[in-house]
Amino acid sequence: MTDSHDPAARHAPAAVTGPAPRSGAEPAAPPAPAPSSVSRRRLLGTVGVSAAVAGAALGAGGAVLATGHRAEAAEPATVPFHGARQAGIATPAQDRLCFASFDVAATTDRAALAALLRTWTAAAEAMTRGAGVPGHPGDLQSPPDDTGEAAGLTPGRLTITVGYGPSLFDDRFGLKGRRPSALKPLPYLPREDLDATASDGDLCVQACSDDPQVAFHAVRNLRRLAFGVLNPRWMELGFGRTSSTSPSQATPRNLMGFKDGTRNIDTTDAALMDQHVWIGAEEPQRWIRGGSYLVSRKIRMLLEAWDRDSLGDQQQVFGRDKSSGAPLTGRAERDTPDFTAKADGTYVIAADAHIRLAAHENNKGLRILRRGYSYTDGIDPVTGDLLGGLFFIAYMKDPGQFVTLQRVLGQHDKLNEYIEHVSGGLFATPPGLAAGQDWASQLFGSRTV
Ligand SMILES: C=CC1=C(C)c2cc3[nH]c(cc4nc(cc5[nH]c(cc1n2)c(C)c5CCC(=O)O)C(CCC(=O)O)=C4C)c(C)c3C=C
Ligand SMILES: [Fe+2]
Repeated sequence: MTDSHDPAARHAPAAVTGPAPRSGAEPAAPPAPAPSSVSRRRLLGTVGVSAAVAGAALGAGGAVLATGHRAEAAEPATVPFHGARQAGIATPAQDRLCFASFDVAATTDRAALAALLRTWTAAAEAMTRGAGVPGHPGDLQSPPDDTGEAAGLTPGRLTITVGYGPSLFDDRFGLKGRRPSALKPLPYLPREDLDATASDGDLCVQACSDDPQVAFHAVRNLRRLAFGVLNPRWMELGFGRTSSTSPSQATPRNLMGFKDGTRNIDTTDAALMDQHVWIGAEEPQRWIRGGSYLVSRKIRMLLEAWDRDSLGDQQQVFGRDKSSGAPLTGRAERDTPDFTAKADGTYVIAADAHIRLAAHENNKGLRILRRGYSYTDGIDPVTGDLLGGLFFIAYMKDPGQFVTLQRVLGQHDKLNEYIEHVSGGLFATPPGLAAGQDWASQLFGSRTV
């Protein structure tokens, strides 16, 4: 498994061909840092020392990396947790998402938050390599260290990415002086009426995996470790990644049936990533350099209206051919759109087409890395309409990039007739951790308690 601080190394073909499924009966895991006694006590104190559950101790059951068998042809089944960048940003997008936002509980102090972040680091590291949450295996007087539903499953390239919201840097935890300079609540943007209860949060966790159960398991276990320390604020499940983030991936389709991600940033292009995605030396807060900003938007698609629209109009909305994904001025998906082309005196790619308004050529070179997923909330119990759309996630070196784009899209996009922004979030995602480092010392710096 690659454990390099060179971001490029994570894209190199890994020697790992795929881990064996998790098993409670497997030999001991490679050593993972145990939760601190403080956090462990807190965990036991808040969960309760009640459930004497018989059976194997999943917490110690580290997956043993198998050789000679390939879980997936194209991608290794594990993504290294450690490295210069947090995994889950430049990582080729997995098929499934579980995203959760949390607020720090009123009774939590700086020490307790730091202890939890140390515990989370150990748990996230273990889960991404296919092991269970570390703890005290075999302790029949305590709840199991791991909830168990991922036992027997391969990690499916699980990545766990953490982010911090603007509110975390208020006066509660002594973090005011460490706030990343661009981490401020986003301004009101055109046409939006966001649900505050399903927006924002002090911390977020983005878990992505090719297996939905593995992604859910990761968030569930982090949430469980946070009992009494953090309160869940909102959660979103995603399927059918709606952006390709690597040329090795076929472009997926969104719920409107269009290929989505064709002109996304190629995450293997280091120069583009430095220019548009990674926070660089311009940021005074050194600890966040090498990280990124995550903007999320739950965007409902008005699918009943969309499904009644003509094919020609649907294609005008995006400026692309629905079948091939080609721009209306081209023949193949990856042809460069010609925004000057006219037919009968009008633009072939309409003046209000989504790709015209969003294109970097028309926004002073501005680009973002999209990493969204489709979502569904079932049906509206009153109207019977389908509830679903795009859980938009984008990474960028400055949230102003999103604001600039959304100001234009919110006012002029032909797509607006068929969508509504439901909720959103902004989080600073720190750089990756070196082996032995943890999220607490990274966030709090040398003053960690
Ligand atoms: C503020 C940023 C963006 C929001 C919000 C957004 C919503 C949104 N997009 C689609 C579907 C497509 N988007 C496409 C391209 C595209 N979209 C954005 C930005 C936002 N989209 C950008 C920067 C681009 C690239 C533009 C370019 O350079 O050409 C496409 C075309 C294919 C592609 O290149 O990915 C589709 C399709 C939906 C459905 C949606 C909200 C529900
Ligand atoms: Fe878009």
